[in-house]
Amino acid sequence: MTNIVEVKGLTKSYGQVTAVDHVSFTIEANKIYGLLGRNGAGKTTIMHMISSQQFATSGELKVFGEEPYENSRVLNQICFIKESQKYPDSFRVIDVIEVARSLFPNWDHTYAHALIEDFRLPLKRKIKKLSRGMLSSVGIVVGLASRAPLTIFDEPYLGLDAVARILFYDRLLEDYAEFPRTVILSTHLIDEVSRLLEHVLVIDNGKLIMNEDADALRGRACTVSGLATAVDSFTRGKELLERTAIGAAATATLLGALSDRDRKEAEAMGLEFAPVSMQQLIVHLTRTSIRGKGTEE
Ligand SMILES: Nc1ncnc2c1ncn2[C@@H]1O[C@H](COP(=O)(O)OP(=O)(O)OP(=O)(O)O)[C@@H](O)[C@H]1O
Repeated sequence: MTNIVEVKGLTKSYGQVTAVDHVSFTIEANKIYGLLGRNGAGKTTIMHMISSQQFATSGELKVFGEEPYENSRVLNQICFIKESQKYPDSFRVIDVIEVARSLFPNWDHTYAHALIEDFRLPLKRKIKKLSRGMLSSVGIVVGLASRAPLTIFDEPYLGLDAVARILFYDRLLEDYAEFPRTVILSTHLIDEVSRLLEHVLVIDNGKLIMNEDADALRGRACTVSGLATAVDSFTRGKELLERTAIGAAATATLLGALSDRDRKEAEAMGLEFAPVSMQQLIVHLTRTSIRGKGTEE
């Protein structure tokens, strides 16, 4: 197994603000990672350090086994797509595509043109005249057609409608199956992308609070609902993320896998289970960690 990115104790401070706080993780080759977290959590700062657009304050960072800063061997292998990408005023869609073609060694020009048709992009139109969603589509076309060994999408779809977003997910999955590479996807639309993700990193207040295989994460929590007395009796001694009650009924969100015995016991008590979506789980966990901090301070 090859590590594409190795981060140890990575920290970035802006004066008094510690945007990234002693974060350590590895990114393996040929996997799709979700880098998730609330606004201001530190995701973009981490991606900027990996792609050498910002210096770390301290800590170790290796990308493709080397220091990334001003290292063309590393940077040639990275494509970074962000929502707020700026282009020269005179650029048309076709100019962006031609520049990208010259930048990325694995660029597939035929595929790029197929994607331009899929996303209905007008090749000759100036970038500054594109709609918000069309501008996002340009980034997505470049990100996919670059076939860069490390492709980073930082909230790539501002303004993209649901049809175009699904097109992006489908094309990414299809192309990744044929040309495996490492993808880091940062987004707030967690449930939409959860089927794509193989591994999840969650950042909260600059700290890494989750580094987990997506399948393991999917089985990590469930909700149990029924009569409040039965719910309370069943959840006693278990790790409870949340409990809500309406009248005599209650729903509890439980962390941790349940055994067959637990399930049988719950069914005998008339309780019902439902899965917790990745988004719900992450919302619960980041809320809990913020509550935790609040009580410490
Ligand atoms: N140039 C800067 N100067 C000062 N503080 C900064 C700077 N860039 C980022 N920050 C701060 O660092 C923290 C992390 O920001 P970052 O952009 O990495 O968050 P994010 O997780 O990408 O957020 P979002 O999901 O909203 O894009 C925030 O508190 C932000 O205000």
